[in-house]
Amino acid sequence: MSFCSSMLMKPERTCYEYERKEGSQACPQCKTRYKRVKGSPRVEGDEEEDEIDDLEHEFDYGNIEASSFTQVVGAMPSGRGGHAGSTGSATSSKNDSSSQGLEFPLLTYGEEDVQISYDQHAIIVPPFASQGNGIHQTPAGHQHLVCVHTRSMVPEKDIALYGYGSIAWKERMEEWRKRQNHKLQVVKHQGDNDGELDPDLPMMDEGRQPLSRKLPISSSKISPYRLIIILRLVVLGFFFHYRILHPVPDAYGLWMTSVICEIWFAVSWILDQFPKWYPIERETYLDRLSLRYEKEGRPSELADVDIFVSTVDPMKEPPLITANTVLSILAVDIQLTKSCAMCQMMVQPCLLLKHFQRHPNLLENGFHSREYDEFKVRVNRLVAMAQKVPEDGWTMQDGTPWPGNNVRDHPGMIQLFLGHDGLRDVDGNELPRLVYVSREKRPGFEHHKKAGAMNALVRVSAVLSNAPYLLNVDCDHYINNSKALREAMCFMMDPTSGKKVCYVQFPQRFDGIDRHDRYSNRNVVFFDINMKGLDGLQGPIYVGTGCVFRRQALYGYDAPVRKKPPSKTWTNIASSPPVSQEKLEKRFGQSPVFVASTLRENGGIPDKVNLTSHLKEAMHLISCGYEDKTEWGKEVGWIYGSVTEDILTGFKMHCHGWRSVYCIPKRPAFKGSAPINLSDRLHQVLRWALGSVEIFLSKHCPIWYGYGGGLKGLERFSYINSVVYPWTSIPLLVYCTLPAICLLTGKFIVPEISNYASIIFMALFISIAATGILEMQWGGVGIDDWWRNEQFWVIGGVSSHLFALFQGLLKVLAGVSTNFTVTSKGGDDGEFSELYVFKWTTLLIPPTTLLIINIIGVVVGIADAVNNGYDSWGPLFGKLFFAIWVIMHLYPFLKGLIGKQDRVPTVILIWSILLASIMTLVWVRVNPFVSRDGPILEICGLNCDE
Ligand SMILES: O=c1ccn([C@@H]2O[C@H](COP(=O)(O)OP(=O)(O)O[C@H]3O[C@H](CO)[C@@H](O)[C@H](O)[C@H]3O)[C@@H](O)[C@H]2O)c(=O)[nH]1
Ligand SMILES: [Mn+2]
Repeated sequence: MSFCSSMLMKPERTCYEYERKEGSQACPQCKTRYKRVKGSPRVEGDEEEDEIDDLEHEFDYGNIEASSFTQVVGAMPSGRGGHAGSTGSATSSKNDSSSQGLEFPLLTYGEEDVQISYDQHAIIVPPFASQGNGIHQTPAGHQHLVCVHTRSMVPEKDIALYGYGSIAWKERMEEWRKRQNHKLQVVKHQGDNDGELDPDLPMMDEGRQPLSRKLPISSSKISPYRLIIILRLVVLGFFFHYRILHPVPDAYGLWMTSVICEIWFAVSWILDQFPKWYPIERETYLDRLSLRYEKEGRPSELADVDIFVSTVDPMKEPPLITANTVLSILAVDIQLTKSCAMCQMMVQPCLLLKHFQRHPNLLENGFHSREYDEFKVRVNRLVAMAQKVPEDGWTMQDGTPWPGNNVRDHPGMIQLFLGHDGLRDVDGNELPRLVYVSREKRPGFEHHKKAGAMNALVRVSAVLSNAPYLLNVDCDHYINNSKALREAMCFMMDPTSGKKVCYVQFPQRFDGIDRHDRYSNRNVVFFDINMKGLDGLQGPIYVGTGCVFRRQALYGYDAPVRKKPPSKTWTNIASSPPVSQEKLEKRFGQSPVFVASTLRENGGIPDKVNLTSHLKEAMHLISCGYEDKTEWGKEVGWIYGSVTEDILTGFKMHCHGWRSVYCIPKRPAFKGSAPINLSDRLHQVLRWALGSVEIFLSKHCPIWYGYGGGLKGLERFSYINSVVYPWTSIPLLVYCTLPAICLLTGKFIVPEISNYASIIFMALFISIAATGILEMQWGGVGIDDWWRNEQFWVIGGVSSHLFALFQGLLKVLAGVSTNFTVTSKGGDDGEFSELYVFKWTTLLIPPTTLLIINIIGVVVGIADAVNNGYDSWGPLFGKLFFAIWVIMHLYPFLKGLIGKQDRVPTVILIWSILLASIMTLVWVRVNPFVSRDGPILEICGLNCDE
């Protein structure tokens, strides 16, 4: 099979077409512009011809050597960690491949085998991909995938997959280069003909230039923005000056309450605003990366990357979705070893599925689609089968019971799937190694949810592959751009600035969200505005997925510093100052092999390692007592203590002086799914806010923690903002009830408005709008996204954030703990049916009540004004405006409540109407805000005499 033609097979056409039409319009690798030269045949046309025969053979691994399947299932004692009793047993069975490829029998469920077959790129993790964390690894230069199984996490089951991918390749690169040069010449030649020479042609001396560049936002956009911020600050000064000096005599309470809320809003605005003062964007040069690290005739010097995938609950996280993510990871490598314009191929498993459902004609002659469909059917059949657990639990192929049957109480499990024992593909390249690892779980041992799973993976990968970089993704977060790892390397491996980079965070992008993104699932404002702002300071916060880490940074070390300011030499992080073995074992736990691995600054494992003994060590590393009395989760690895492990983990690194980088490739690097129905979304936001409250109340609270370290001032602001925002729910809730109260009582939060006051109010309003608009401009965010974000800020604020606050306080003060509610990842049942799914939740009560009282307020207010004639319209205007502002923000919520079928569950209606009427009644009776002199009945605004 010829190399270059393989990039032109059908599946790549879609990618190619994308790149040509919507993408960069150039070959993503060599930057050569695709163009159609007048009079000459289309380049693609030419290529189309030799693609044909390859179509049949692309995934023909018929020549793969027979390989073995190793399975290690060890039972660790439930006692404290330590080697004693480590009885990991290794079984190995030969399984000859058929001419069609390899099939690895894994476990038996009744009659059916769960298997991995490489020929179809199918990976099924037993049983139905639900109970493991996985690992996969191979020696340098190739890709590995490891699964680490961490059962019995909340709520029931839990797995994480971990893969190890190398982005290095050798001979193929050379071949590609040759072809590339040839192509370039052709293009150049054609270019000469019509007088345009592509300026992006790679030049050899480019290999010495920086691998990326900061692109500050143009001053025409940023200067007015900053000016407006300053103006807004000044206006705010005048505003408070007026507000504080002008109480409302007949509604003192109302006035006081509103001013307190406004002060809080101003403070939280400042916390949110100033970290956006220096936004930047970045540009990477993948070709320079290649020129620098993939020198002709020499082995590639690009570093290896370990890839972790976490998944917990097979019901909420369908195995097919996890499998797709793993496929996309495998495809990165396949991509990389086959190179050039194939960057979209990796998308296939996931995208194929979706695209094919929408455009059935694509299915017609796609080799992939048939393969993929079979794969999908197989996975789903397994899932269906696995719904019914046999009476005695699952059994292994040899008839012994599967050790993982009890999700809360089981030994650690590690399974090597692929990529060892000399397994090679037709071209003699090593195949990816796939390992599935499941942490030991025992009752009484805290497993620390995802953070615990990640730490187990960090350790297991350290003894099996020890790549210097790690990528972690959620199970639903597939790789959508095969160059993602290379993008990250442009920062990590940059010779001048790379050493200080602890992680490269990619934005989260999503599939399957309703067109209007009703509940602001995409978080565009956060990912395109706030994060760019942080990137200009000390770097984006870590968001839990789509993030490439430097392994050394996860070990809790301070960032290196330049030895002398202009010098190019850096302090050696791991071994300076030299630390004793004891100290290291206190920090990292009792594993000499692991400790030794941490000292290898460039990663990798010693050449001659005994796989079996390392697997035994890995079993020890995933035992549930291993972390006792160590720094894991405190100073090392993913940090424990909050359901939003991500914020804490990134925060600790920034405190150690590291910088992170935000990378937004044109083609999204990763894509995930988000809950699109209201209740799931509110629960997700609840969990995030709960995590923030936990951090706020912990020793890691960024208001107090980490002074004198490496954390920069404005970066701290942003972390403070990310943990205090749930508190804003209280003033927000109060503020949203005010308009209703005002309308019902006829009082207002401001005294009769003077001209001066109205000018200030207008100015404030305009400055708020202007900052928003200018922000949208430099961030490239549309007004609709911005507005959804504003709306959801209010909706989430008065529901999820509020509940999170109470739950968090309960948890910290009274020890009442809450579970991590995993977000359901819908299959692709299309048509956003999920959007209309309605699940009753207490979270819905406050916003529903707010809606009702404000609507009542508006009705009462207008009725009153109609009764009282023209004069009463003037004062009413402010109140109406205020109430409508609230209703407008809650509008998507109202839509969600009503749903598609126009039915609001009666429970909610009854509760809310009850609450609203009680409040209204109580209001009329005991009105604390209104002075008692006036006749009470007048207050309600209705003319009761008639
Ligand atoms: O006990 C648990 C709970 C979750 N997970 C995994 O964590 C990931 C995220 O869970 P999900 O329910 O999808 O939460 P989201 O709110 O969608 O996730 C965002 O927020 C989380 C923090 O709350 C981060 O961990 C995620 O990376 C980030 O995408 C998934 O892969 C899960 O399998 C575990 O491994 N163990
Ligand atoms: Mn998710």
